[in-house]
Amino acid sequence: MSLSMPALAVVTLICFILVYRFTFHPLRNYPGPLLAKVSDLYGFFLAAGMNEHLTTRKLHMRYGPVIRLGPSKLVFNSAQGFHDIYNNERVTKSKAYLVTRGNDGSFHVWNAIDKKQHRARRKLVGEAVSARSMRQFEPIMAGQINIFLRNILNSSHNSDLKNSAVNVTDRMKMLSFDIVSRLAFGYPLDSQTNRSYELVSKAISAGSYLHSMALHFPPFRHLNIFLLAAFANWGQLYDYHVLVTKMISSRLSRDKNTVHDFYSIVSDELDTETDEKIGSNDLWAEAVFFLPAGGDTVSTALSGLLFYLSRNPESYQKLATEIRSTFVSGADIQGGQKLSGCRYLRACFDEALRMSPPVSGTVWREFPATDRSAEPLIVDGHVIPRGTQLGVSTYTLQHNGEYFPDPFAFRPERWLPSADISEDQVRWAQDAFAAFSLGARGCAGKAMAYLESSLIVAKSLWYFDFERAPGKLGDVGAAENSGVDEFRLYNTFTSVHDGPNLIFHPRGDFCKELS
Ligand code: HEM
Repeated sequence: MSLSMPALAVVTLICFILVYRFTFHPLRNYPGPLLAKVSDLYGFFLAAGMNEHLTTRKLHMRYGPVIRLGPSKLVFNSAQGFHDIYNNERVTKSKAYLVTRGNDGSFHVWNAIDKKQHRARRKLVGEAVSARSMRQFEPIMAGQINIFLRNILNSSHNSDLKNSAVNVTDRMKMLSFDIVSRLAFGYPLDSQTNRSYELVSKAISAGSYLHSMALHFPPFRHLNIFLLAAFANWGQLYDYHVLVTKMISSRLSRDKNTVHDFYSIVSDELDTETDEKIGSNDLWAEAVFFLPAGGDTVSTALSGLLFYLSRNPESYQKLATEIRSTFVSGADIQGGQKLSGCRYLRACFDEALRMSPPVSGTVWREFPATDRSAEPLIVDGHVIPRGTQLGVSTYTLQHNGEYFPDPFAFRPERWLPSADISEDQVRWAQDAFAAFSLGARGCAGKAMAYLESSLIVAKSLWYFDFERAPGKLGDVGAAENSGVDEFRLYNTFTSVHDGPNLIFHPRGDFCKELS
């Protein structure tokens, strides 16, 4: 059978590209899997398998500190590489993020590539999650946390194991989406009381999974996302869009200042003196992004933390003692000096973020082909060709034994200088802490994440003691066959997970305050 001329031309072109990428490409000498050297399809399969973080770590162990994960992609496994890439004016967000924009070209702070556009969006978002805004928002947050605590109290009254065990992933997702929907839209999602969260959480996970594949293999974007969603039985994506429309119209029907939320904070900024014109549709695109950015991430961090605390009794005791000796009542637990002074609490949270980072894979940056500087770009001693996509795999760096001895051990003490751990050692670890990324494109909501998580954990330990559920129920969430007691994450850019199942016991009469 002979090939037609056009087919022959296509086959010749593909062969030419493959040979070029393998033999002549500027990154040809970097080690990595064969398929990754010639095609981004490698990354696509990696993302589709949801184990990007685990596989990237294995590849680093096999090939060394710098690996080629796509024809034009390099991943580094060092703190120096992390800082050289993410804290660098000449490095931009990867243009692969363009595939995550809406079909109408709409974008938000996370996928704004152009620096001017990004600055304007970041300013808006920054106001909503600033310390001042958080002070006003805290009572709303506290109200949702109280519902969470009351639900736990109800579960603790059940006598049968199945109903008394609390699946922390489920509860944290409901809570974090209820909080962030109030910040984004002033909208009472009330998942904790009517379980509508299942729609939000599943739709966001599905969307995030599709994005993670498209980020690795941009042509995937051309498969219509909704067709794909329908094919994969993710009709929730459609229902989710209906819900978002409802949240927006409900917000617009109320006076701007009735509630402290994103709209009340930034609507005065619309089309004003920012160097980029920002319209009301853009504002809603930002608000919608709050849901995955602030909901999915915090719930993963807290599920991980409670998983590790339930398996490390010494850390649990130390943390419980710190909380119970710092505050005088549940109501006393509020944002401020006392809470931020709970150093062991912060160390526990950072340690959970290290071991099970909510964004566990590589967040891609790019050394633009258009860079005109005469200076070479050096990353951890390597001269980087223009047009290269660069990154650090968060999970891999945070399990690098050079920075974190015994990396699979939950050890909050590694974040606190002491007789055993010097300030230099702590600084060394901090330099390799990548959970929030770094630089101009690092997490905008870090302060909110710390406040929200600190309140939830401190209040939970004030009112309750908790332990791992007995038997198989207590195993849910643990990595299987890995030889380590690790909270299992499935990477979908953010993370999918389950458990841990915990039994909560009310402490004395403290819970009376909750009713
Ligand atoms: C433990 C919780 C959190 C973690 C681990 C986390 C992590 C991250 C990471 C790694 C990025 C960079 C992503 C990339 O470059 O593609 C990011 C960006 C971002 N995060 Fe967070 N995040 C958390 C909580 C929050 C919260 C509560 C908010 C507030 C709503 C938030 C808002 C944002 C925004 C707006 C960006 C985009 C920043 C930009 O591109 O300028 N995050 N986050």
